[in-house]
Amino acid sequence: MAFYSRVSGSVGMITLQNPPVNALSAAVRQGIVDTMHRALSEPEVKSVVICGQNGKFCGGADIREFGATMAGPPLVPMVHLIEAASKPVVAAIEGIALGGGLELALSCHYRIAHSKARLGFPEVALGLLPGAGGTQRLPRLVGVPAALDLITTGRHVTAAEARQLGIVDEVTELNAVDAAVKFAQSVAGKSLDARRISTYPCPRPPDLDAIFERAMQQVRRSSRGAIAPGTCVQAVHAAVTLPYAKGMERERELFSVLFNSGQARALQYYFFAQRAVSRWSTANGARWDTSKPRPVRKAAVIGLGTMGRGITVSLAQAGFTVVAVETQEKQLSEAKQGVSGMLERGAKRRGVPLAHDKIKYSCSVQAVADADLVIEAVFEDMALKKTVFQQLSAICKPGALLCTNTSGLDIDELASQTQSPELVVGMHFFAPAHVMQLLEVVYGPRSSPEAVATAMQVGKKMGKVSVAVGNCRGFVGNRMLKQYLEQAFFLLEEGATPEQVDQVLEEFGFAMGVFKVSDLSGLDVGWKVRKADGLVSPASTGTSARIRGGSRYSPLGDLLCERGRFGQKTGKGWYQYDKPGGRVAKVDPWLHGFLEDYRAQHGLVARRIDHQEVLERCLYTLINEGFQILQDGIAAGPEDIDVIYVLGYGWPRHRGGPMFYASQVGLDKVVERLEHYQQIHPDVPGLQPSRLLRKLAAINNPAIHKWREVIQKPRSQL
Ligand SMILES: CCCCCCCCCCCCC/C=C/C(=O)SCCNC(=O)CCNC(=O)[C@H](O)C(C)(C)COP(=O)(O)OP(=O)(O)OC[C@H]1O[C@@H](n2cnc3c(N)ncnc32)[C@H](O)[C@@H]1OP(=O)(O)O
Repeated sequence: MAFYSRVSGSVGMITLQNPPVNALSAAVRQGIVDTMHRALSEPEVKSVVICGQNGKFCGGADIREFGATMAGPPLVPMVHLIEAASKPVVAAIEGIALGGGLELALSCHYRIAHSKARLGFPEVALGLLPGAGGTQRLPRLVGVPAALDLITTGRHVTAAEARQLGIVDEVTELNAVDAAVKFAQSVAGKSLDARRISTYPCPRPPDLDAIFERAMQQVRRSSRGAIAPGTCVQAVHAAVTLPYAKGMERERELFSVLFNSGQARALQYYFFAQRAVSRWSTANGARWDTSKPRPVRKAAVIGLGTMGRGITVSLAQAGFTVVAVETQEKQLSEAKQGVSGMLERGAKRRGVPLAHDKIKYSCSVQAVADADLVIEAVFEDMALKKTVFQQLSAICKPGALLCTNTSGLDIDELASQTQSPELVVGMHFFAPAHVMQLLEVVYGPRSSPEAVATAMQVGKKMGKVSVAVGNCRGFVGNRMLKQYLEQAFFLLEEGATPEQVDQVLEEFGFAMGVFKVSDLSGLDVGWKVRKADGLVSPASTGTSARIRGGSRYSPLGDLLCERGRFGQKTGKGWYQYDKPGGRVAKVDPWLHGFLEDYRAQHGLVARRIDHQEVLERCLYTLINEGFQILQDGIAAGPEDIDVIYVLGYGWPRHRGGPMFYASQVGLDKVVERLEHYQQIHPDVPGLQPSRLLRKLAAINNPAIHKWREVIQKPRSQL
């Protein structure tokens, strides 16, 4: 709602009241319309201030209403009512003015912002455009290039930048509402003719066509199939080429296309999914709201390779005191230099003070003795990690949380090396650890709720989106990835090429196809894991080389590694590069010959594989494993999996994540296609639809937010 009060006798004050962000729900819109009429009808009121309760102006349209039938007064007539008012209306912007909130502010005649406020049009991230006049008013106010930048990227600007751009009239360090009231008094009775943005002519720079062409190219490059950014450009184009009223019609038309699109639904689902993962629960009944994190002031990192350095930087930037340990002098000195460079670049980019003094380096593991939390980041080798955990258990102070940065090793096995297994959790960071937003917090059967809560909170302070997952080989992300990779290898055996598979996945929206990613991260990484799992047998010929444990296996990756083709770092992998470390993947005729020889050797006849088959086999097996993970209680809900895949594995955000995508395709269709492929490839267990997938498909494809009701909770182990 919005409530009305009178301040200093002559100022009508409208306060938006809809915690936590004063979103423009039907009740708030109704409140604004009613109170505006009241303010305009009271003769004593000479000017009006609109503000938000609890230091937040407005977070925009209420996204939760988008899924339901729209009720209440629409936004567009509401902003027209404000702009057309005969008394000056001043927006007092504290905290945030985002989306519809900024559109509301732009309909006011003046805007006063607090210096800490952030303003922006983030609709594009929800698959929409600023559809309450934002695409028509902003270019009239700040010019076309700046409007295109803000609307197509969705970036938030500070009050200072907003002042510079001309979005706000004044910035104050003091109370913005008080400042707005004073301002409102000072402009009472003044003409509003020059204050209604919709009446401004839209500036037409001479190189207009080139500006729009560049903007389109830019969004095509960065949007990877998302339709909203390009549609935003079209809407701004209408502001320049059409009179205001016609431009508004065009904005509405374009908004309607986006609003009804599957991409908008996916992006809005993802918005809430990313927030839902913080309300974590574990298979044995621990929960975010009943588990108290321990205070962590001092953290330690053991092992300063690439991951350890990224984690150290991230901890220091988050304000933790860090002890960084590398036992080899030479590596320690290299790591110091590496970390300093990363901190300097980070400080420059983000305009924050350097965090060098937060870090103490040491060659001795003893230095971690008084840390509240230790993150082990040594090589991915169980024996080595076990030794480190035995040492930590002896050295660390009682109650210290012991974490391992592993991408898939057994947390419980490591916990069993310590005297306090309840204090052991996994913290699976993604490379580069100081950049990537995702953190899998892995709990073992013995991890205490307090330990999980502490790791989740430390992750949050590091700026990560932390997702709590159970302990199993590969956790959530890498366990699902295994199926995806396996299908990609099988497709090569059957006649596809790496570039064909990659093209299909890139057209789907992945930034890079599976083989390009494999070349980037190094083929040797998976080879080591397969060796440790006893899958890489000595070279042999015949069918047996393609079977492990009774199931189909493709040794293609192993064979490339045996030839020293580790990907970009060696200049050759699934593609060729101009030199070791080269970045530009080129089709490699050698690899095509190698695949032909391989097929001939194993009696495989290449066939034409179409786009649909590549997509279905790679994605549906990955999704199927996701259902298995839900069934096993490793992830608490589909949102956890989707957030992991979008933030950690480059799943296109506008497709919501693999589980949301499955819900859109239709679970019955996913089952039907998996069964189809399973009949052809009965030796591939990953094609067997999981029980949970079948169950959900059989009850008529329920909406994704209903899945949790069907997922059987495993027996409590607490
Ligand atoms: C059929 C055809 C129809 C055609 C019709 C045409 C005409 C229609 C015209 C309509 C035009 C509408 C145009 C306007 C669109 C919009 O305004 S879309 C919304 C734009 N705003 C945003 O995208 C802001 C989103 N929010 C955030 O970025 C952040 O939440 C924040 C505001 C910066 C605060 O961040 P933080 O402090 O970190 O808190 P969070 O945890 O993120 O959020 C706290 C809770 O608040 C919920 N929430 C936030 N914003 C909204 C919102 N806008 N609506 C609803 N709920 C919101 C958030 O979900 C959190 O709650 P939980 O999920 O319960 O944790």
